[in-house]
Amino acid sequence: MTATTTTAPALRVSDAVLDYPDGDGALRALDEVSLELHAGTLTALTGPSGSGKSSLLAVAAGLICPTSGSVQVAGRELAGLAQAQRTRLRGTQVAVVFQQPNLLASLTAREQLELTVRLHGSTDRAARRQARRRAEELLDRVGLADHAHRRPHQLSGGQRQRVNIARALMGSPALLLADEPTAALDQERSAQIVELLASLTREAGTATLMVTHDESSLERTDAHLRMVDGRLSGQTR
Ligand SMILES: Nc1ncnc2c1ncn2[C@@H]1O[C@H](COP(=O)(O)OP(=O)(O)OP(=O)(O)O)[C@@H](O)[C@H]1O
Repeated sequence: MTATTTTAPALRVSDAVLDYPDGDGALRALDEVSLELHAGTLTALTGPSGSGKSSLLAVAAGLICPTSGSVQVAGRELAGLAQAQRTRLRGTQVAVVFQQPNLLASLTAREQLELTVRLHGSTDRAARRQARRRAEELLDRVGLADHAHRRPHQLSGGQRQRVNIARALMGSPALLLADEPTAALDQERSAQIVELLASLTREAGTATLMVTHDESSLERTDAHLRMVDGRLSGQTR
């Protein structure tokens, strides 16, 4: 008999509905949304303004509970977790990258990465040494080995976004959510960042969901989901 092992998807959303209170009624931002994201795949999420893309990211990150339906991250049902457990799962399994890298002005690129480990409570010397090694490896991987000592104001917009992405991967998250990570960049820098996200996603075995308005980035992704009026349609390449 052959044993088969099945790995849970990094993200499984099933029939998620999200209603925001709106006057006396409700505004339906997500309407029966279902999707699965698997390790090592980069998925683009496109759609008109107000169609529900950021709402889906917030639900996937466990920042908002859907009105109904289910959200599982790395096989764990978010609704079944106590607040503290959900915060821990978010801290270890989910990373979010926004359009504007929210780097701390006073820290060097390497310190921005190292800080994530301390924020998760590891303060002993061995953990700090390991964090430094991982930070150096990741900065090298995103092409910034020579810029590790620079502070945000000494980096270009594209370089700051590279630091942001490297920082997001410090904890080897199962799920990386990127909300328009290239919107503040020109065409060439955008293409480089999407290329980097695609290769890091594969190397790190992370599942990445990237909101984008940039049609040219779609050719570098494994799948393309489109949101219209809170409903999802999509295809996998
Ligand atoms: N906190 C909120 N309270 C009430 N309604 C909200 C809230 N956040 C978003 N909405 C509404 O939910 C719908 C979906 O918004 P969402 O931000 O998810 O869209 P989006 O596709 O990310 O838009 P954009 O591309 O402009 O960022 C919109 O009609 C929006 O006005």
